[in-house]
Amino acid sequence: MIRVLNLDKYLGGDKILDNVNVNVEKSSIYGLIGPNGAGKTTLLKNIVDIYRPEKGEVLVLGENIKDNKKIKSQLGYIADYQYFYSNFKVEQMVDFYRNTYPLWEEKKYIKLKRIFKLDEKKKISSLSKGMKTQLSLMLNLSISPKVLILDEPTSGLDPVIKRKVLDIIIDEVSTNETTVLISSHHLGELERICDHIGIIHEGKILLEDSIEKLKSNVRKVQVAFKDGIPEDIKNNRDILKIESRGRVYEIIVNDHMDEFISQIKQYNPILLETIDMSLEEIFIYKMGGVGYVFEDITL
Ligand SMILES: Nc1ncnc2c1ncn2[C@@H]1O[C@H](COP(=O)(O)OP(=O)(O)OP(=O)(O)O)[C@@H](O)[C@H]1O
Repeated sequence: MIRVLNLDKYLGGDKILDNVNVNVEKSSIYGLIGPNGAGKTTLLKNIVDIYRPEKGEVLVLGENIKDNKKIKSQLGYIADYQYFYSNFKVEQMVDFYRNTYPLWEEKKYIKLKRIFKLDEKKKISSLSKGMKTQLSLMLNLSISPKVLILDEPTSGLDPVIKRKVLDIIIDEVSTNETTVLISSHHLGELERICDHIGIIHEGKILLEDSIEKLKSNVRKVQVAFKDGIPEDIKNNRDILKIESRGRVYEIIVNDHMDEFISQIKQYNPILLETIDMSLEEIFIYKMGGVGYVFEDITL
């Protein structure tokens, strides 16, 4: 449904995206995560044809997005910052979308209006940041998008609206088979709604996987041995991090979990427990694995 193929993008003379490949399946919710400045917004702007790649291409609903009006009419995009005609009132902006998008659904708009409670008579310039995001969500959901691209859609929303928005996105996927690509730093939210995750770092896709697989591959193991930890366990190449508290070792393992557990069992551990990790923890350890670490600093 969304395919980014071998894409390079330069901005201000710098290579911002480097041979990026992304694959988002139909009716799935794909979370794009990465550190500040990794290239998330740049990638999303390439997908919606605001930016043109120097190399590679973007296919949406099976077609190249470049100048493709038909596909764009089925594409909803919530940008990181909302740019509207500031002199417009909310109702004028709604009219603009109503008359521009052939798949506009009035019933859906009325339903969303009840949820978001925006005053249609208000000038857009007088709306708060969160209210502008709400307006953008309302407009882009009312066009019955087949594909929805969301760039940090919940930043600036209050907790009640935030939860509502996430529920609406899930509902959109299950009732309309919408394909969703969402970039966010709120990994707890993504963990709740996404089925796939892509990590981008310094303009390159580091990994792309289902949350289920990611969570079963990267796990925490607590282990203790009577006579200290054997060397070949300590040196296992799949270990992302190892820490000890007395005799108990806490080990973050990146892959080949079953083999690692069998290896541990050969040494008759006195404690062996595997613990699930949150997406946020997984992200931090994965980023540590590619050298993106923070120092402990006391100010
Ligand atoms: N118009 C521009 N001209 C030059 N460089 C740019 C421009 N826009 C973005 N960049 C650079 O491209 C890189 C990626 O920026 P981008 O906004 O895509 O990152 P991001 O992953 O969305 O970051 P964040 O999580 O902080 O929003 C950054 O180094 C940024 O400085």
